[in-house]
Amino acid sequence: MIGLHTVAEVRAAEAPLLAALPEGALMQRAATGLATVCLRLLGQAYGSRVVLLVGAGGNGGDALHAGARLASRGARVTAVLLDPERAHPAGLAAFRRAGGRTLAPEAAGPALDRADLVLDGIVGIGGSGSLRAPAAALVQRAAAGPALMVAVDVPSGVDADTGAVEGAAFPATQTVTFGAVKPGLVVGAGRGYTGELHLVDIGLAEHLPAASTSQLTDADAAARLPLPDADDDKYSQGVVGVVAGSAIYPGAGVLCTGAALRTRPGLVRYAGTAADGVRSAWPEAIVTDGRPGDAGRVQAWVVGPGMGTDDDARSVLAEVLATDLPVLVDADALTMLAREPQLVRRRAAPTVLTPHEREFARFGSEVGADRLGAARALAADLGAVVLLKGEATVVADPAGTAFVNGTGTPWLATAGTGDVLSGIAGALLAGGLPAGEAAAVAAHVHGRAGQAAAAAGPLLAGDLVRHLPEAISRVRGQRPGGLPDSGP
Ligand SMILES: NC(=O)C1=CN([C@@H]2O[C@H](COP(=O)(O)OP(=O)(O)OC[C@H]3O[C@@H](n4cnc5c(N)ncnc54)[C@H](O)[C@@H]3O)[C@@H](O)[C@H]2O)[C@@H](O)CC1
Ligand SMILES: [K+]
Repeated sequence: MIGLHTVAEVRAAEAPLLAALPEGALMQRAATGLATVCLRLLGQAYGSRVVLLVGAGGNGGDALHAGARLASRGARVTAVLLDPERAHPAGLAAFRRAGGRTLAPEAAGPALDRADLVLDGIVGIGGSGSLRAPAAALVQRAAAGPALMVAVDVPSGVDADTGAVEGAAFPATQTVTFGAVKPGLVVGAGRGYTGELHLVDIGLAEHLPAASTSQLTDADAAARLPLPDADDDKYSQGVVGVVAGSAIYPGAGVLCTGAALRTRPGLVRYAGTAADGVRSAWPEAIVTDGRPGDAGRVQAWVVGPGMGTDDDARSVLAEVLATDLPVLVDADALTMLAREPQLVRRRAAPTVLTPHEREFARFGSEVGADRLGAARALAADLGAVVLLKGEATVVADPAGTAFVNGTGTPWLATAGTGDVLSGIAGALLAGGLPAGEAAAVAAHVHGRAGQAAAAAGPLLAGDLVRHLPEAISRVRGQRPGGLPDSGP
């Protein structure tokens, strides 16, 4: 698991190291890692043109020390000092000793226009608010040029904790971050400014607390996707019940049931008015056109996609939520639930809600720029797991544990993909995964299926269902069609 650490956690972890190490040692570690990444990107330092954008704090110090290293390797390095009186003294001295030259912001345009690499040391974890005027103009000029755009620690203008971007921010092709990945690099608007992420170890790990926010890797997801063993039968893998779609619009029922089948083909039961459509699409499912209570025993329910919001739908939702089973609530069922949130508040069994931004807002507050904070707040308020879809899907549980999803493709923003996500998550809930993990693993696998489907061009939601077995194999580290290593 990749732990995501807040600015406060990073600062607290730095404190004992700063006290124990000689002055400047931590910054030297950061600058060495930063220069190493820059050298690799440049291919050849000698003769290359590098421009540093240098703010008044430690972030500028990192850029100056790294710039000194590049200059000593033969690069032509220019530092644009945004606040010359306050530029990091030791960094500036090292930079000048190495032969670097400085420029005032007003004179920096031509150098930015022909730079090979621009290093953003304007502001790091000490930043607040949007970029100030001269910095914003320089960032804009650099972005219009041909240079590789490398952010130091955090792209300036991005809130390291939340990913919020209020105004201009540095659009990095690469971000070299120190000690720990900050949430703002992988969530919300910030994710779009980070580019490729490099983590430099400066020795913080043993001082960091256990992360309350994480990102799953393929290995983490695979560990939560158990393979059936010889003792399993169709019931022991978990039976999921699906209530989705309608007689006129059976599509949501077909997609949701298909995704559940393809995730854990133990047993999927369907109950609802799309019964005919589901039966003909998926003969493997056990289908009734009756109520959830007529479907037979299940270990978890998925309720909502395309089911409508009329009185019948409302009573079906209430019936499912009155069970003592895990329930995933999506789409139309979220709309109904937002009118009667007590239906979820009084549940003892786990509930997972999977809103997009508009559905989220129906529960009383907008998502806003802090997506993790918003998901955590709603999860705590309702006592349910909240999976908030969008710019990096986030999952939060009522106790405050959260996940930021790292997989996916913009092609997933198309009709029906949410129904597929619900089917995957429902199958994992029925298999017994804790609700927060089921939601996080589902988002991970869904994103991988999207990537696999998008490789063949624009994707439809049905393509996701077809690519699920391949995506799950890849998450497990197997080649498509390959068999797991059966051991000695
Ligand atoms: N403390 C240390 O020894 C270490 C610090 N490190 C670096 O130092 C950074 C933190 O340094 P600081 O605490 O000095 O803070 P920063 O350098 O991140 O930012 C503080 C400066 O930025 C200015 N600023 C704040 N918001 C701004 C905005 N919106 N627009 C323009 N300027 C703005 C402030 O006036 C202040 O001068 C880290 O991000 C990292 O890059 C690393 O070298 C690791 C070790
Ligand atoms: K920066």
